[in-house]
Amino acid sequence: MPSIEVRGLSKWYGSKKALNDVSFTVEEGEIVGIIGPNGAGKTTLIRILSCLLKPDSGEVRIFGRKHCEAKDLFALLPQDVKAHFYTLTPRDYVYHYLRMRGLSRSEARQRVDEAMELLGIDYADEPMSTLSGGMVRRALLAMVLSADARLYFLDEPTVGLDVENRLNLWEVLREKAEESTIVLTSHYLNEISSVCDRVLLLKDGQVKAFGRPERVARDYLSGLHSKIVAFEDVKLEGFLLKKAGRNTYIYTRSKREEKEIMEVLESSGVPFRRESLTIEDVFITGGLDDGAD
Ligand SMILES: Nc1ncnc2c1ncn2[C@@H]1O[C@H](COP(=O)(O)OP(=O)(O)OP(=O)(O)O)[C@@H](O)[C@H]1O
Repeated sequence: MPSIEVRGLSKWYGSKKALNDVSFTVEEGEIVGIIGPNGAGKTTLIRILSCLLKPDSGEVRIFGRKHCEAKDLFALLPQDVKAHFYTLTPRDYVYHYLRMRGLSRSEARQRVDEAMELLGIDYADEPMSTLSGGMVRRALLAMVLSADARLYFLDEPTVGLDVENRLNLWEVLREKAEESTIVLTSHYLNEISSVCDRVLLLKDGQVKAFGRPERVARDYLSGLHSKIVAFEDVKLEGFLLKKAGRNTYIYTRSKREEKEIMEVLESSGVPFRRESLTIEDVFITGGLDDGAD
């Protein structure tokens, strides 16, 4: 049985259509990443899936049940969740969360230790008011991931995490996916591609693609061959260039063009590196604007 079945979801905020006839199915044990530019509808979709927001039309089923009747099966980390109770500690948060989910005192106490270990939290007894933003975010992640749910919705779980904690989280999620389904959003497109089985690409509230990250990237970048990163400001007529700080990305359309560009850079003494195309390049090159539906 699929974990999530979504049929024809639409959502308006006043005259703004945030979701437009969204349909997809997520299989059990998958990690699905919802990606898309700012304002694409990712948070709106997660809020509807987790029953925080009502759609104007459409239907969501979670493990065959109407989603609002399946709240015991899923756990949610909202994008804007805050630690409002500053005198409580990470241990208190996880403990009370688990008690609210119906665990006994002793079960909850035991699960707290497991959750702290999972996220490498060595500040379980410090008041939230004394913790940094990233430390609070990790504590809230530990709380949600302690739920032992069949399905997790994680809206921007990596916000505020440093690179080490972010990579650790991806590993934790891969392990979690052995016994549960995970739907998450993130703007770290290359990282999300390496952790997710499939990505759902949203733009203007519509599903533009749903599939394996490499496949989605290939479909959208079919006219391009590779990316040359020049470590300087470079001007070349007739090529697709994008500035990236001090670097310039040069997109090539063929092996011949790649060779030509590398020869030009070499002869002018500009240091460079050739890179394969990734899903991030779909966004950088404006590939989504061309409407490759
Ligand atoms: N409460 C609201 N009232 C009015 N419009 C809203 C509201 N929430 C979202 N929107 C609009 O709906 C659209 C989708 O917003 P949403 O937050 O779902 O996008 P997102 O993909 O999560 O964006 P981001 O990457 O910036 O978090 C946007 O145009 C946004 O302005």
